[in-house]
Amino acid sequence: MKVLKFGGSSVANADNCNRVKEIVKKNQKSCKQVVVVSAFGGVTDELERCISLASTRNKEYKSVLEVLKQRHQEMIQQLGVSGNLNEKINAKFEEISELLQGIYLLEDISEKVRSIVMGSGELLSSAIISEFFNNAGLQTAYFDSREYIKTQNGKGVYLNAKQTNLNLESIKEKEFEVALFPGFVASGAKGEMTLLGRGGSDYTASILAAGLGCSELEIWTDVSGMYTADPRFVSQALPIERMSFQEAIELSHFGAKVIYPPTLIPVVQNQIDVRIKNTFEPDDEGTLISKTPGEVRSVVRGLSSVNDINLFTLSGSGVIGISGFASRFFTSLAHRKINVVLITQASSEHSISVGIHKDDTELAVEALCEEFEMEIRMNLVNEPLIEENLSIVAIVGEDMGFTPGISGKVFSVLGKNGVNIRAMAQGGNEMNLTFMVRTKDIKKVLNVIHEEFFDTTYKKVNLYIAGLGNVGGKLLEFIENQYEHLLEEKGLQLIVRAVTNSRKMYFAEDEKLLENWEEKLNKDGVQADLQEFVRLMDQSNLRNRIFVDITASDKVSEVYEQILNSTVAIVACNKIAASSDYSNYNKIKDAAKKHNVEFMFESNVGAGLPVISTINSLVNTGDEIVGIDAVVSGSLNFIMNEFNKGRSFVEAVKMAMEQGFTEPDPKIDLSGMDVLRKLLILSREAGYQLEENEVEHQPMIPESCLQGNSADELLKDLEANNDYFEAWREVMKEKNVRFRYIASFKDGKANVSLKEVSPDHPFYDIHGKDNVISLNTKWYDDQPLIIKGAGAGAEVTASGIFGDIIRVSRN
Ligand SMILES: NC(=O)C1=CN([C@@H]2O[C@H](COP(=O)(O)OP(=O)(O)OC[C@H]3O[C@@H](n4cnc5c(N)ncnc54)[C@H](O)[C@@H]3O)[C@@H](O)[C@H]2O)C=CC1
Ligand SMILES: N[C@@H](CC=O)C(=O)O
Repeated sequence: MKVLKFGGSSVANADNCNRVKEIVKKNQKSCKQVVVVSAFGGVTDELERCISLASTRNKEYKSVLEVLKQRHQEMIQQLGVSGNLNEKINAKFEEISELLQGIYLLEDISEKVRSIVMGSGELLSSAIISEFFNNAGLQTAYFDSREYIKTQNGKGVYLNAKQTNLNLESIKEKEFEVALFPGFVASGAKGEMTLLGRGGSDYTASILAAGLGCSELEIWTDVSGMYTADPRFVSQALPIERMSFQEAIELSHFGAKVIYPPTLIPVVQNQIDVRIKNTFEPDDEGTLISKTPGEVRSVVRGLSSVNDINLFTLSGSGVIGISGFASRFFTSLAHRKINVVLITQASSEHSISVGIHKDDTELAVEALCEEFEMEIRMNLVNEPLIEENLSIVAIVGEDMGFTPGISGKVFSVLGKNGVNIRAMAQGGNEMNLTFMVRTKDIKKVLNVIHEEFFDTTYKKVNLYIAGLGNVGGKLLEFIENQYEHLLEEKGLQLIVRAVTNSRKMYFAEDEKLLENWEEKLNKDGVQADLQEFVRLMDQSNLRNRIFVDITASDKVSEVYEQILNSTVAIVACNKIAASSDYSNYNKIKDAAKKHNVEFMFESNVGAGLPVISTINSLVNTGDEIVGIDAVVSGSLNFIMNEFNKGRSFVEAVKMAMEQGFTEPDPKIDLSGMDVLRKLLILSREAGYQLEENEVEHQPMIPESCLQGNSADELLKDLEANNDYFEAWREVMKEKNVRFRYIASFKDGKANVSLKEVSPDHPFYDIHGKDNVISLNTKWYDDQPLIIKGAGAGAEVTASGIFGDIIRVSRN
């Protein structure tokens, strides 16, 4: 014999009742079934509304009740079970109507009357469904739960298990295919009707399963089992295949609504397996709750959360080391029947904090102020401090016990995402880690923890991109091309949330891949406003956010600190921040460190080449960079190579511009400023506090060519100075040398200038737009460590940025 319980959604209408009938029929031949039904979906809420309206002398209760009556009559018709049911239904509604009339007149209601009205939904639905089953060829016997399930002292949730089990004995011998019981309702010692608490139909079912000696209890609902997290918050949540009784208890207490917590008491005592099934997807496996959880994929079984919790803190010198303080604290709350959901006390014992449902706030303040009235008056204890709008999150898993690193992971990922933990507690059995966070962070919290612990899910990373030119456009193309690969192979979903250039900005509405960004930006974008962009990014409060700076704008680099302070990571190919004043460079790095988010700028030097990461790795492992020699301008190298092939200097510059090797303002390259910035960045990463004014710097071209305000003016000036550049050709030929614009750093001295290199110099043969970075270090002292390869161009730069994005995403 097994028990099947169908909730309100499973019997909300005639179609659903037909599904229920099919499910029951499927077992018809194999075993006797005990079926427990809830009221038709939404009926109990409406009955409660009637009570509330009537007790405030609002006659609208009559029309609400009338609608309920019609709904039941229609159900009878649709299920084709008229008979004498109509009379029964009318009589029941007549009784409810009279009771409500009494409530209306008295403006008051007794517990007994409330139970009769509220429990009517189950009595009505069970009577109709019992008839419906019989008509469908299921030999159904109707049992009124009130005659069997007994509660103590009129309090619904306190079961008189002994009497109940005794009453149920008689049913074991009865002949039936289906025994049908209304859920939720029971009776007290004097036979008065009582209720088993909201959600109590689950409890009815487990009481019956235990009392009738059933082997299994099935809870049929509208979801395919208990999920790893609330799917309304966590779209990647999945049904949990198996869990232990203890895990189910912990999860259901902390908000997992699929099962009503007291339900588990009788089944745990009697070791009855519980399966949560979906009425609308009956073939889904659902969740099996049993003594042992079986094979597990993750140490964490599930997450749950409860909102509307306030944190109460009582502190003061009078709290320290005073025995009996905690007892008075909790007794005073208990006397007012206030449920404490979380307790924490630091070892200093200076304060004690508890989480309490917000509806109990007033009562709790009253209780504590009354209990500690004298201590508060004598300033030994402060008035209770209340922090509102908090939520409790519980991470549950039996295997969490004695597994190091769980809390480390949780707190680290929350810190990275800017979530402050207000209070925390861990049960002694270590299977439940509970903490309080701001309710506004709850979605983010559940998602980041879910991504951290469930390997069946993928990590969502939210990108905000500034700069959509040559390099930015390429990066977006790469992200689109790699989207599926990263999702499937690396478990990473890169979501472009917003893009901006200097004219327009566009915020995407969904989480899908951003396609046709140019069209969307032009059509639906609004005027660009950097502060607004940053504000909306902050306000989104999404997890795993990265701001990507692909501009050459100082305005953008000025907002880095603000961005990092809101715990958004930064990936930049814009070199301005890292090469600005040393104090600013340091301030930005400190902000990143403080908020535990990354600031990465590998593409600042050598585009996609691993230059900064190599220096970092040498320094971190104890090496010392003693000298740097580098050709780090892809554009200048390209220009000199084209010039050497016989092109005029201005032609070579034009080509470099057309191919996207130069900065948005090519004077930045030709003045040597771009190389100077790169040398500053390299030496700083190597551990030196170098400032711009400490770098000896000779522009590559005459100062007179750098005075114009546009690229066109620059080209005109270069044309006009053609003879100057042609003279280089003569010198190079005569001396058998090449000119390279070289950055060097040694013994604290930094220099960027055009130098002659002979054929035996390692910088003589540098092709196209290549960069060469030669590092002399304590360990690489005979031969320098050399990094060489393409150092400019949209593709390689975008790949460098992309690499940083992936590194940040996987941290
Ligand atoms: N081209 C290359 O080979 C390399 C470039 N870089 C860096 O990449 C960055 C971009 O270079 P390109 O794409 O070639 O330049 P670009 O001129 O093609 O694109 C710059 C983009 O930034 C946008 N922008 C400028 N100011 C802005 C603001 N205040 N707010 C929002 N957007 C703004 C512009 O509208 C444009 O979309 C530069 O910082 C450059 O130093 C770094 C390594 C190599
Ligand atoms: N303009 C730069 C591009 C990369 O930083 C260069 O020429 O190297």
